[in-house]
Amino acid sequence: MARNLTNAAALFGSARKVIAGGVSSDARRSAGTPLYVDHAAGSRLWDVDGNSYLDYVLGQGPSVLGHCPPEVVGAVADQAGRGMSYAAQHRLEIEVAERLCSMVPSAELVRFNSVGSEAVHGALRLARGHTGRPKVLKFEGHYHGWFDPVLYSLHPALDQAGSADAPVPVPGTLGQPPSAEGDLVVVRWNDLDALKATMAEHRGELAAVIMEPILCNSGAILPSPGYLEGVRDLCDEHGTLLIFDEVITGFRVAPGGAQELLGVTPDLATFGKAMAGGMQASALVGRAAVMETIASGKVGHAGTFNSHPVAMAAANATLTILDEQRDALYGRLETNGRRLMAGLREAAAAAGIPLLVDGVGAAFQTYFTEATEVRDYRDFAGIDRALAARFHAELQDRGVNIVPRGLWLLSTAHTEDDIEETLRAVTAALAAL
Ligand SMILES: Cc1ncc(COP(=O)(O)O)c(C=O)c1O
Ligand SMILES: NCC(=O)CCC(=O)O
Repeated sequence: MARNLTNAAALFGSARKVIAGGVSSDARRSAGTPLYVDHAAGSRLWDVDGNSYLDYVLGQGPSVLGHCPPEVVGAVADQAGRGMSYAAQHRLEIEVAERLCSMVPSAELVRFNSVGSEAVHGALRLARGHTGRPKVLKFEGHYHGWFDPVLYSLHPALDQAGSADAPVPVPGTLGQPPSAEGDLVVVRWNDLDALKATMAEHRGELAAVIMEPILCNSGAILPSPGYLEGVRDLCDEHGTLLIFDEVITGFRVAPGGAQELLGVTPDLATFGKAMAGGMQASALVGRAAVMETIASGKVGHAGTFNSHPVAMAAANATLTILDEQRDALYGRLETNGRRLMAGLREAAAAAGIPLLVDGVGAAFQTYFTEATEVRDYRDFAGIDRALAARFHAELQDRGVNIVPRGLWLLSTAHTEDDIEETLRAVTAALAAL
C-alpha cells in the first residue's frame, strides 16, 4: 500500500541538484522519498501530495504543544514585528530565564543559545574550564549533538564497539580531529559498577559525566532504580560535574525535566527542542557556583543569535502554558501516551508479533523483540532494526509518522480520537509486515 508521493519525488529530484544529499540534516536521510511537509497544525502534518499524518515526530521533539499553538504563533508574530534580531539585552530573555529557574531544579543561572548542540558545547567547555580537567565521560548510545567532542557513532555495530567492560568510542564521521577521541571516555550506561571502575581509572582527569537522564536516542530507557543517585554520589566523590542533557526530556517528561521526574539534580543541564515549542532556542543552566565561571568571563560563551527575541517570545509563551497548566497538560501527555502504549501491546499480541513497548507516556519506544527489558545500548543494538524500519514505512503509508528507529513523541494536541485512529493504522501496519 504505497501512497501518492509524486510531488515529493519531484521536489527531491530538484533538491538533490542544490542541497547536498537532498536533505538538510543527516537525520532526514531516508531509504525512499523523504517526507516533504506542506504545513502542520495540532497533532497533524500534511505533505505536498495532500497526504495527512498523525505526527509523533513533532520536529524531533520541539512541538510539545502540537504544531502552531495559537498563543505561541501570536507571540512570535508580535515579536517579529518588533524586531527579529537585536544582539542586545531585552525583557523577554529575563522572563524566560526566570521561568527556567523556577521550573528546573538545577537552574540557578542560565545562558541561552540557539540549538541543543551549542548548549552541550557550552556545558562541556564550562565543565573543563571550571574543574581544570581535560576529559569527559559519556555513555554508549547517548546522543549529545553533532559537534566534534561528543559526535561518536551513535549506533555502532557491537563488534566495533569494544567489550561491554571497556567500550571504545567509534568515530561517527570523517573529519573529527583525532584529539577529540583522546579526551572522551565511553562507558556502558545503567551499570554503576562499570562507571565506578572507569572513574577510578581516570581519577582526577574527568571534568564531567554527561548523560541523557532518560535515554531517548537508543530506545526510550529509564535509569534503573538507584542508578542516578549512584552516579550523583560518584561525581561528588570525584569532584566531577554531572551534566544532564535534557534536550529531549526537558519540558516533555515533566515541567522540570527528567531531573524533576526522577528526583536527582545535576550540576549543569542542557535544554532545547520543547523549550521554545517549535522555534530554535536552547539553554545551558546550572548551579550558580559553576555558572559563575561564565559570569566572571573566565569561560567564554557567545553567539549572535543567543536569546533571539523571536525564539524567546516562543519560549516564554510555551513555558508559561506548560507551567500554568502543568497538571492538566502533563497528565494528558502521560494518559494518552500510556493509552497508546497499551493499544500497541494489544495490537501486537493480537497479530502474534513480539513487541516491547517501553518508556514514559510523553516519549516511548516500540522494539521488535521477544526481550522483556532493554536496559542500555548493548541491549538495543542486539535487536533487529529491519522490522522497525518496515513498520515505520507501513505506518507512514497509513498516515502515522514516527521517528524511524521506533521512537514515539506525544504532544498535548493529541486527542483520544487521534490515539484510536493511530491504533487502527497500527493494526493494519502490523498485518502488512
Ligand atoms: C539528547 C540530545 N542532545 C542534544 C541534541 C542536539 O540538539 P540539536 O539537534 O538542536 O543541536 C539532541 C538532538 O538533536 C538530543 O537528542
Ligand atoms: N535526537 C536526535 C535528533 O533529533 C537529531 C535531529 C537532527 O539532527 O536532524
